[in-house]
Amino acid sequence: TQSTRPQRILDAVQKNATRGDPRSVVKAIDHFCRNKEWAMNVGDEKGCILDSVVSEVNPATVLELGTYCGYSTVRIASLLPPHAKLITLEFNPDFAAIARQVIAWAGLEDKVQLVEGASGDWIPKMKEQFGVKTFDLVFLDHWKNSYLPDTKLMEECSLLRKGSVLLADNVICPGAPDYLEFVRSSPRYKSQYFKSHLEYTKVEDGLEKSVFLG
Ligand SMILES: C[C@H](C[C@H]1O[C@@H](n2cnc3c(N)ncnc32)[C@H](O)[C@@H]1O)NC(=O)c1cc(-c2ccc(F)cc2)cc(O)c1O
Ligand SMILES: [Mg+2]
Repeated sequence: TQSTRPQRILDAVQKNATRGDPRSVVKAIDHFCRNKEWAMNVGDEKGCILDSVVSEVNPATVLELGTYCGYSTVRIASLLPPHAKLITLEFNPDFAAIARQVIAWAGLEDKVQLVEGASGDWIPKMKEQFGVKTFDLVFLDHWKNSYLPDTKLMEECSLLRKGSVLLADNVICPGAPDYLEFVRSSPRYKSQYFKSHLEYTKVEDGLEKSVFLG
């Protein structure tokens, strides 16, 4: 049967990365996507910015919207302090199945809870289902036109506290103009743009870091 791109990414990980070594998993995916097939992982250039924000926030609770194959899940989880938790939402079951195996290969299952489903359905259930009070860090990397409604939903569900950090991928390409306008003009956020490039290309893209002021 014809394999899918996520399956070929998993193959590249299982062939080239060392079990239990998250950095080798990240390296194997980046090598595959740079030399064989482009894929929509946050990538190595924006990934370094992601790493620096995760290290600065040192979060106990992280929410990732849009797991895809688990590349950024592995990057984030590998930097978390002990007992910290990352919940990642992915609504495509095929992608979720691949991501579970990528996360397992990295040996990070204990830090990651992958939830199969849509952010809009699960955000309101975070407290009752996972005992989450608030998120210290949210990585937005799902449908770009869901960034804004889901941010408003997280506010409504009191999942953000003074100092919570939102980090959004692709604010230039493919772009999230309504989200950018909102976080840059709202008095309740302190926003900062990190200029970079679309993963594995020379096209401009960037990450927007927005601190919720409460
Ligand atoms: C949206 C995808 C990422 C994943 O998100 C899941 N998803 C969605 N909506 C929800 C939800 N509401 N709840 C849970 N999961 C959800 C989905 O199934 C994908 O697996 N990401 C992108 O489309 C994406 C695209 C590009 C890109 C850039 C230039 C091009 F020419 C072509 C593509 C770059 C990127 O860096 C991306 O991140
Ligand atoms: Mg992205």
